[in-house]
Amino acid sequence: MSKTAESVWNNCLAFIEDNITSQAYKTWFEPIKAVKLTDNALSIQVPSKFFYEWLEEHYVKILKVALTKELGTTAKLVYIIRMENTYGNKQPFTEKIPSANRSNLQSQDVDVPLKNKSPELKNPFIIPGIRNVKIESQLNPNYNFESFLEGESNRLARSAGLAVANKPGGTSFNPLLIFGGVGLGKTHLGHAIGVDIKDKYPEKTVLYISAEKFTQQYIESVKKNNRNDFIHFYQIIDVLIVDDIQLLSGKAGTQDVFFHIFNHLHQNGKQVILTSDKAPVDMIDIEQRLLSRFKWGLSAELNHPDYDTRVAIIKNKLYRDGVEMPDDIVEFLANNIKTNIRELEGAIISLIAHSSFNKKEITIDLARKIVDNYVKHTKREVSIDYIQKVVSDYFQMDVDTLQSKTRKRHIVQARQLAMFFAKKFTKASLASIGSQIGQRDHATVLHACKTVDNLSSTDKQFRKYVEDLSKKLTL
Ligand SMILES: Nc1ncnc2c1ncn2[C@@H]1O[C@H](COP(=O)(O)OP(=O)(O)OP(=O)(O)O)[C@@H](O)[C@H]1O
Repeated sequence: MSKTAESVWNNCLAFIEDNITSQAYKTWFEPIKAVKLTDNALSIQVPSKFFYEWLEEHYVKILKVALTKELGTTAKLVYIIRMENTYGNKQPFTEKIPSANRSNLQSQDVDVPLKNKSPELKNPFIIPGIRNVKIESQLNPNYNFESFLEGESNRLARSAGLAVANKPGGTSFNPLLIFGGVGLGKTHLGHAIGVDIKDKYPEKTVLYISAEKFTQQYIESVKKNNRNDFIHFYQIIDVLIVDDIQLLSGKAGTQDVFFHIFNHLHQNGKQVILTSDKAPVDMIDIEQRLLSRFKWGLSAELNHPDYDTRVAIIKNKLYRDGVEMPDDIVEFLANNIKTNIRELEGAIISLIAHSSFNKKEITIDLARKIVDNYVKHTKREVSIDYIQKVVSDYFQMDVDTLQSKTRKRHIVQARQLAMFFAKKFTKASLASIGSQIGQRDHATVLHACKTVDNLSSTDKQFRKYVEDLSKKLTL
């Protein structure tokens, strides 16, 4: 049997599916179509330029292996990027730079079909007209992609959000469910998708609503006997963003009505974006038929941001607020508030407020107080990088010097102290500490810990170093 684009691609897919996670496969390979096979070149169609860039960045190796297996070493891969000539889609969005100074989003005019018997839709978002209703998107223009910093923790969700914004209703990410712990940016990302869609497709009707408000409106509509108007209102939306969908838990009536709205939107190629504080599997008291719909598209998790992302978020916030803060304080905050971006922002605001009300400089002591007073429950854990930084700063050297091979006494002592504190304050093994502090082995770390113990009981000056550093690292 001769090879066709489809047969070659199907074989490649089988190989790829075996070698990557099922979520990655579903996200990045299922939407691809094989288009043609000429000579040894397979052309595949991808939904967007972003998609192509992602594949090139993350999956080029596996694609190459799969294709070489099928077509030999001269195999070539050609991407065809589908661009539709509709408004906002003329430019690949990866090149689009959102304006920093957004004005508030405009109301959206929606023509309600004449068959609608009740033009006056009783919904708080609607100012009834004769045939035309205005729907406020309820989007916050400040929650946009530009202000939503990218990091390892949010890369998949952010990228999927961008893909959805580029082609609402036209990707396999429908619904797009963004889930994650408290204060990790679910609401921000939900808004950002909506804001970007309004930028690219101003004619689309976008609505952001919290599940709580949705429930209240539904209850109200039942009381006032206009449940159908309520349903009809939501069915004319092009992009529906429902925040905190887990709050529908245990509310059978609201779940039922949402189920009908969801089905209608989905069947009509409209985009649904949901956020939740848990993954679908962990949602309780949500009907099975609704849960299974949540799983139709893509569930993308927002994880705790890593250190670099936390620093970037703090710096970005300071920059936007026009405030300067010394780097060591930024690092201190990033090191001490790890699990909630809202708390991180709260601490920055408190710090700025304290310092300006009391006309005090922003100091590390003030930062410590704020962290203690405002984010008491934050678990403190110092990293080996942070320990090396604090020790190097204390001895006025840089981290490279601390890690160097030199035998100069004061540098050796600094290195030994860093190893000692890494052992004391982290859960890392001796071997891991050694490899992170200048590529030493575990025996060197053990020796360092013993030396620090001995010197602290015999040398007064050295004991002072240990006490000072201990204070700096634990406060
Ligand atoms: N990646 C990010 N870059 C910049 N700011 C972020 C990022 N993620 C979250 N934030 C900020 O953190 C704060 C909390 O985010 P948000 O309210 O979206 O969290 P959430 O996950 O919806 O929280 P909750 O679980 O309480 O509903 C917001 O001010 C948001 O702008």
